[in-house]
Amino acid sequence: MIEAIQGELGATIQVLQAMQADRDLCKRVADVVELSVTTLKAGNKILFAGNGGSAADAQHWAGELVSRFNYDRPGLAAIALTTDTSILTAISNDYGYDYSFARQIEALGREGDVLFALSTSGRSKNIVRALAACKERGVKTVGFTGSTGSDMQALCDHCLCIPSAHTPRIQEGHEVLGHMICGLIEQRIFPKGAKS
Ligand SMILES: O=C(CO)[C@@H](O)[C@H](O)[C@H](O)[C@H](O)COP(=O)(O)O
Ligand SMILES: [Zn+2]
Repeated sequence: MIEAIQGELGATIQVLQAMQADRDLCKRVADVVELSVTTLKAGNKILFAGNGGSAADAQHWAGELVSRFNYDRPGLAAIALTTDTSILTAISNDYGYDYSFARQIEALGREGDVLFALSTSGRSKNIVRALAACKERGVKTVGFTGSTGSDMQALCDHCLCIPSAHTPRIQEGHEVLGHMICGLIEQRIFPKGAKS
């Protein structure tokens, strides 16, 4: 059992080390931070979508921006499209689950906004439809996926691919990037110590 646990930790560390060594991935993370800062400073918002564990990430990261991350500062405009069960059940019941995020993009997405779309497989239909809806409305897109998510890469303005094909490992990589991105956005918009 102890060996199995150490093996699991080793697998997670391996993915994180591969991410650290990948300068292209780090550059893309920096680009996503720049895009997010520009978006929020212009008075636009960041939307988040994902299924299952990625839905949890979506609402987790929106919470970091709206509330606070490392320190107190004014709230930042972010909405998770995963949280309103009346909206989600109505869309799914009336139009089908594949439209659960696209319909919300249609209703809430404005030109200049950004969608952070999480899918470990890169193939979830409601995510793919949401990305298409963004394209139609001038909403920029950031995909979070894994090494098998190349379908998604073609649909996004920026795509952050975790170098693993195993869903839990990919989710762990996403979680590390999500925290990092939220922290860097906070730091860039409200430099610590500066008056807001
Ligand atoms: O958390 C996990 C697995 O770790 C699951 O809930 C997982 O997120 C769900 O199976 C999702 O439906 C997978 O969707 P996706 O990441 O491929 O878009
Ligand atoms: Zn999970």
